[in-house]
Parts: sequence; structure tokens; C-alpha cells
Amino acid sequence: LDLSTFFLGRPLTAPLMNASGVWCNVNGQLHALAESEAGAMVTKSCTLLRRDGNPEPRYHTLSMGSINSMGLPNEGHQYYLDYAERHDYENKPLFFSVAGLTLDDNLTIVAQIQDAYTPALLELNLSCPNVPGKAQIGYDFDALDVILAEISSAYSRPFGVKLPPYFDTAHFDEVADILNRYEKVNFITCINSIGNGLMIDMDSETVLIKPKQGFGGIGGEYVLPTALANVNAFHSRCPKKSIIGCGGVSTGEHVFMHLLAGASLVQVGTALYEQGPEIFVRLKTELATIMQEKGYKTIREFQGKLKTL
Ligand SMILES: C=Cc1c(C(=O)O)[nH]c(=O)[nH]c1=O
Repeated sequence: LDLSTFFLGRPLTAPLMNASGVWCNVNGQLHALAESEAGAMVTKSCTLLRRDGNPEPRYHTLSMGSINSMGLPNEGHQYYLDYAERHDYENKPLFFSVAGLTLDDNLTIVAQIQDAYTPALLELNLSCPNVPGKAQIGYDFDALDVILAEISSAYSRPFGVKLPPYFDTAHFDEVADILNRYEKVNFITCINSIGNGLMIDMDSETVLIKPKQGFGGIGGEYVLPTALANVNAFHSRCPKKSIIGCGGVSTGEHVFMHLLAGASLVQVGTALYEQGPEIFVRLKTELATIMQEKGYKTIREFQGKLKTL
């Protein structure tokens, strides 16, 4: 059974990787991902300078997923550039996530990635829901257009964007129209967490996390239908771009659904946070079993082939 997939002309040993922000903040975690069965990996979204992030508790496991308001804690862009220099690209591709707090910060970081001649693939995070006072670029369509124009002229190579979930067909249409104007945007990662959810502790009658009065991004099983819809919506609207699926994946079936919906590569967030990088072994095995049962020998035979009624 050939679980390998092609992503932007790169052969991957498995269509699986971590979601940015999970198991990828520091070198020890990045090394564990590099050694795991994942086919690729991505660094924590970085800002120009190191950030502590929001006060704890800022992550909580829920019955069907997670709520987080980490607040973009990261070691600063240079730390991840140093990792990118040491990464073994023969082993697996590395994505480099950037979430600068301002357009200038994004341009400064991207210029340094450019100068570093690193083989890492830029994933521009336009969807962090947890930095107090910072509206998501992904929901400000004019700002989205501006940042894509600026990054496209500052960065000479193709890059990708990490989008928030959209919930309205008109928004799928409008965002796809914007993205399709930028041929350098050659991949789209859908989705980031569903922003500003709230969960409650029945005994203490309190919220579960400290930042933002308990409001935080929702991940895990709760978001699978929204993730699949965004993957499929952009897969059908952006035929010249590759889709990376993210959201709600904890079993081989979920991986299969994302691939069927149009993803070429599938990220794992909440379930990886809970179970660690060994999860990639289980997901590969479960996906292989499903493919065997269905008589598929390669992912290409079903990738993007979701049928309608
Ligand atoms: C980069 C910040 C993000 C964070 C965070 O650091 O709070 N949490 C998410 O669920 N998604 C993000 O994009």
C-alpha cells in the first residue's frame, strides 16, 4: 500500500504532519517530530521577538476536543531559522510558520527567511484568534489582499497561507477570489481553530482558561465538519493550489475524509497534543487498513474524489 503522497512536487512518506503550534515550540519537540512517522512538520508560528504568551491556564482538554488561548508563545523567529538551518530535509520537508504582529514584522521575518536560502516552506498564519487586540487578518478581506500583495513582492518563492474557518459560501467565494490572484500562494492550510469559543466548569461555575475571560480557539472532533467543508470549498475554488487539511483529525478515517475532500496533506493538532508524535504510527496504520478494505493502492486513486449525491 502506497501511503506516500506528492506535495508540490515533493514525495512524502505519509500524508501526515503536525498542526502549527502543537509539539513544535522548542528544539526537543521539533526533534521528536523529525524522528516521528509524520511525512512533514511545521514550526510554531513565530513573531519577530520571543513571546511568553498569555497567562495560564491557557489550554484545556474538552470531551470532544480542546480550547486554547496560548497567545502566540514562541522563541522568536531567529530560533526557528536556526532550527531550519539544522533540519534534515532529506528526512522530511519542514514548513516554517510565521505570524508577525504587524505587516512590517511579517515582512522583516520573511526577508530573513529569503536571505537564509532555507528549503523550508513558508506557511503564513493569517488566523491566530488569541492575541488580545489583534483582529484576525483572515477575516479582514482588505488586509488579506494587502498582506498577500506585500509578501508576494517581498518573497521570491511560492508560499502558503493558514486560514481561519469560514462559515458562509459568499466568504468562500470572496477569499478564493483573493487567493487566486496570487499565483505564488501555492498551498492553503484549512483550518485554524474555530476562534473564541467558551466552555464552562459545572462544579466551579467558571470558565476553563484564564485569558480573554475564558474565550479561546476550539479544536478537535468538534471542528471536523467545518474543517472538511473548508478543505473542500477551497479545493474546488482554487484548482491551481494544493490544500493542506487541518481540523478534527484523530483517526485514520478522519485522515481519509480530509484526503477525499481534497487535501494533499493532513495536519494533526489536538489529538497530537494529547497523544504525542506516536500518533502518526497509528494514523498511518488505520489509513492503510481503510485503503486495503476499499481496494485503494495509492492515495491518488481517491484524493479529492468526494462524490456528491
Ligand atoms: C498563532 C497563534 C495561534 C494560537 C495561539 O498561540 O494562541 N492558537 C491557535 O489555536 N491558533 C493560532 O494560530
